[in-house]
This record gives sequence, structure tokens and C-alpha cells, in this order.
Amino acid sequence: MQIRPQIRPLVAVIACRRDVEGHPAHIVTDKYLTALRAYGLDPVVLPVWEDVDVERAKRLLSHFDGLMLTGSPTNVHPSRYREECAPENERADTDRDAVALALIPAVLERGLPLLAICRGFQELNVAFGGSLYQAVQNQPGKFDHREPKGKTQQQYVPTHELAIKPGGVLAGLYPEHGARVNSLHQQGIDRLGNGLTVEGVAPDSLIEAVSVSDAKTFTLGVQWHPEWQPTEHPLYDAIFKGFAEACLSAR
Ligand SMILES: N[C@@H](CCC(=O)NCCCC(=O)O)C(=O)O
Repeated sequence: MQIRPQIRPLVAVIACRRDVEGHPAHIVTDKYLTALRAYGLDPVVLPVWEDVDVERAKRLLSHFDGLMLTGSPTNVHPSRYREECAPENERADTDRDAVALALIPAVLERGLPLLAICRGFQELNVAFGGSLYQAVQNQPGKFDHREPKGKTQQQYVPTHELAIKPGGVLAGLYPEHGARVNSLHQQGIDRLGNGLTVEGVAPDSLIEAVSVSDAKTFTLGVQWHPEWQPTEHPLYDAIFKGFAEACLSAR
């Protein structure tokens, strides 16, 4: 009897617009793609152009079993949540904004799994009508959530506790009260989007994880980076296992 090789689910991974050696490019850093492969998923990079709409995004997603919205040093443009640009907000990617904000309603309508990381988590909040602190460190009572100085390995060292809300999606994946997570972001959720559920918070009460309240399948947004060495961090491992299982079921 011939055993049919397990067909690996295809996951769309949104890119960012960046210049590479003077040429505009669409890029994704390797750690997102390597993490997906490590959990039995095959990533496909989605280029980003501003002239996208939800219908085109839905057609694109018809070829995939899940979607990942990655992190990025650039920020969601504050006009997307009707605010002015703060002086500390120096990097934008309007192509990425347009595609992410079209893909989010599209992926939810198609009922496909969504894992949104860091910038992706912030895009999810904005897509649901929420807003962002543009420089969390300038907010009274808030930590500085930017990455530690040093080489890449040091930047991803877990730096603060995460309190996991009982009974939610994250608690279902990882039934502990909390964990320590890495932190590489200047922005963060200010006003929570309508239709999102808080899944985890930092000790300074900054929201660090959300899910979509009425989602048909796995939808999780996290402010930290679980794609960084996930097999070495039980919480990160649980998130990727849950996402991979949901993508497999979506096939
Ligand atoms: N720019 C936003 C989001 C931060 C973020 O996604 N950092 C990841 C950078 C490294 C990578 O590309 O994974 C903010 O500052 O809050």
C-alpha cells in the first residue's frame, strides 16, 4: 500500500516593501519562514502593492490554508486610525498597510487561520477600528517595550512577563497563568478594536495578545515574536503547534 505523503499546508506570509541595494523589494525575514517550515507548513511570500482590495485578497487566499502577518520595523500609518503622526514615528510602509488591511477581513470571511505577529498584531487591532500608541515608552506608567541593545540573540531575550487571560484562545493552547516573552516594539494597542478579545497583558497593562471574538477558526495576534526559536520556548511552541493544526484542518 503506498502511503500518501502528508501534503503540507500552504501559508501566505505578507511581505514588507524595503529597498535592497537601491532597488524596491518585497521581503520577509527568514525567521518567520523557517518557523512555519519547522511546524510542517510551507510558506509563500505575498508581495504588497497599494492597489489591492478585499475581493482580490479573498481570491488570493483561495490558494492558501492560512495567513501570517509578520513583524516589521515600519509602522501602521496613523492616518489608518485617524491620528496625526508622532515625531517618534519615523518609518511607514503604506503598501504593507493596504494589503494587510485588505487581507484581514478577507481571511476572516474565508474562515482561514490567522497568526498576526507584532506589526501584524497591531494591524489586526487597527482593522477592527482600534488605535495604537505610537511610542509606548512615552505613556505614563508604561514600560519601554523596545528591544534590548546588543546583537540579535540579545534582542530576542524574554524581557517581561505576560499574564494569560483564563478561558481564552491562548490559554487553550498553553494552560499556564503566564510566561516571559521577548519585546521588540515601540508601538502598542491604545484603544482595543471592537470585536477583539484580550488574551494576554504585560505587567504595565499593555495588551499583548488578542483573538477575534467570533472567529470560525484559529485567529491570534501577539505583540511578541514567537517565531524566534519557537521549539525552545513552550509558549511559542504551543502557538505554532496550534496554528499548524488549524492550517492542516483548513486543507
Ligand atoms: N514597528 C512596530 C512593530 C515592531 C515589529 O514588528 N518589530 C519586529 C522587527 C523585526 C522583524 O522584522 O521581525 C513597532 O515598533 O511597534
